[in-house]
Amino acid sequence: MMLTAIGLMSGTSLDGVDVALIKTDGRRVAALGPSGYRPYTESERDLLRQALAEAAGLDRRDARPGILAEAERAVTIAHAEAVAAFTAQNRISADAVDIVGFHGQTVLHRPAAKLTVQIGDAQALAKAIHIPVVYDFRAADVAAGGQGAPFVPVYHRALAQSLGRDGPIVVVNIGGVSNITFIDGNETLIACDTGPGNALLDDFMFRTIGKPFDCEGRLAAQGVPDEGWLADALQHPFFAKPPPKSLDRNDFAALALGDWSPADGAATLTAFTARSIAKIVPLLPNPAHSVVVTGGGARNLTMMRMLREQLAPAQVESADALGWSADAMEAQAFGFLAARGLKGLPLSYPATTGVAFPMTGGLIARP
Ligand SMILES: Nc1ncnc2c1ncn2[C@@H]1O[C@H](COP(=O)(O)OP(=O)(O)OP(=O)(O)O)[C@@H](O)[C@H]1O
Ligand SMILES: CC(=O)N[C@H]1[C@@H]2OC[C@@H](O2)[C@@H](O)[C@@H]1O[C@H](C)C(=O)O
Repeated sequence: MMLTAIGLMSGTSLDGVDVALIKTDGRRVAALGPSGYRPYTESERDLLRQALAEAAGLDRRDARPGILAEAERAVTIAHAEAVAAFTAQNRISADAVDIVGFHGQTVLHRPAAKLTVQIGDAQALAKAIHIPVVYDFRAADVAAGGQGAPFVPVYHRALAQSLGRDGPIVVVNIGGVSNITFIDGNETLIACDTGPGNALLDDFMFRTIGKPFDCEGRLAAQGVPDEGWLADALQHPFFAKPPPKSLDRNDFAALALGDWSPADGAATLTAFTARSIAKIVPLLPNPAHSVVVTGGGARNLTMMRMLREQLAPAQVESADALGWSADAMEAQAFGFLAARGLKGLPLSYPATTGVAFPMTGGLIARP
C-alpha cells in the first residue's frame, strides 16, 4: 500500500529543518510532493552549537543534561512549526498524511561506543501535529554494532533505479559531513561518510567574516588552496579506511587551520571536501560512470568545479539537473525511511553501515 509521508531532516549544518512530502510504499517512489524549509533563528543556532559542545560528554543516548533539554524543546518546536507551515501552505490536512519521519538533530555520533544521539521529542511532536511519527532511525543499527550512518542510501537506490541509466552511479551528499552511495545496478549497496562537507567551511566563514556559509562558493573562487596544508590533512587515517565508516560533525573540528585570508581559507576548505570525496574512489569496486551531487554543497559552484576536476572522467551533475531536489532529498529520504520502518523493511545493510545483517529500525509515537 502506498503511504503519504512527510519527512523531516535537521542536518549537521544546523541551518534549519527541511520538510518534504513523498508517496511511497517504502520500496518505490510513487510521487514526490512539495518541499519546505524552516530556518533556525540565530538564537536557535546558537543554542544548537552549545548543545553540540555539551553533548560531547554524553554517555547515554537518552540523557539531556544542561542545555540539552532546552535545545531538545527548541528542536521539537521548530519541527512542529515546520510541519504546520508546510501543511497550511500546501493545503494538506493532517488526516491526509499517514506518517511523519522525524530524524531529529544529531548532537553526538560515536558508533564505536555504540552511541548516536538525536535530540527531539517525537511524542510531543506527534501530539502537536496530530500525525504518527517514526523516529530513532539510527539507534537499532548502532546498538547492533553498525555505524548508524549513512541512512539515505536506500533512498538513493530507489531514485537511481527510476533513472534507467548505465551504472555505476555514485550519489554524493554534501551536507555538514559528506557521504556517498555506490549503486551498480544490482541489489548491493555500498555507502559511507567520506569526510568533511560544509561544516568546517561554514564554521570558518562564521569565525572570519561572520557569514553562515560561502554563498555559491564565491569567496573560495577568489582564493588559492594551501597545497601543503591539504597534503597533510588528507593523510588523516579516516580517508584510507574502506567503507562502511561514519563521522561525527566535529571529527575534523580539531584540525589546526592555517593562517589564511578568508578567501584562501575558503578555497582550501572547499578543496579539502572535494579531494576527500575523491579519496573514496579507489576504495569502491568500480569507477563511477556518473556522479550525482546533492545536499547544500551542490549549490557551491567552486565545490562543483573542484569535484569535476577531481572525479574526471566521471560525469558530475547536481541532483537538480536530474530533476531530483538537492535541497529536499534528505527530508524525502526520511519520509521514505518512515514508510520502510512502518513496514518492517531494512533501513541499513552490511555494506552501508557495517551491521552484520540487514537491519530494520525506527520507533513510532502516536498522537
Ligand atoms: N547557495 C549556496 N551556496 C553555497 N553553499 C550553500 C548554499 N546553500 C547551502 N549551502 C551549504 O549547504 C549547507 C546546508 O546543506 P544541507 O542542507 O545539505 O545540510 P544538512 O541538511 O545539515 O546536511 P547533513 O545532514 O547531510 O549533514 C549550508 O550550511 C551551506 O554550507
Ligand atoms: C549521525 C548523523 O546524523 N550523520 C549524518 C551526517 O550528515 C551527513 C552524514 O553525516 C550522514 O552520515 C548523516 O546524515 C545522512 C542524512 C544519512 O544518514 O544518510
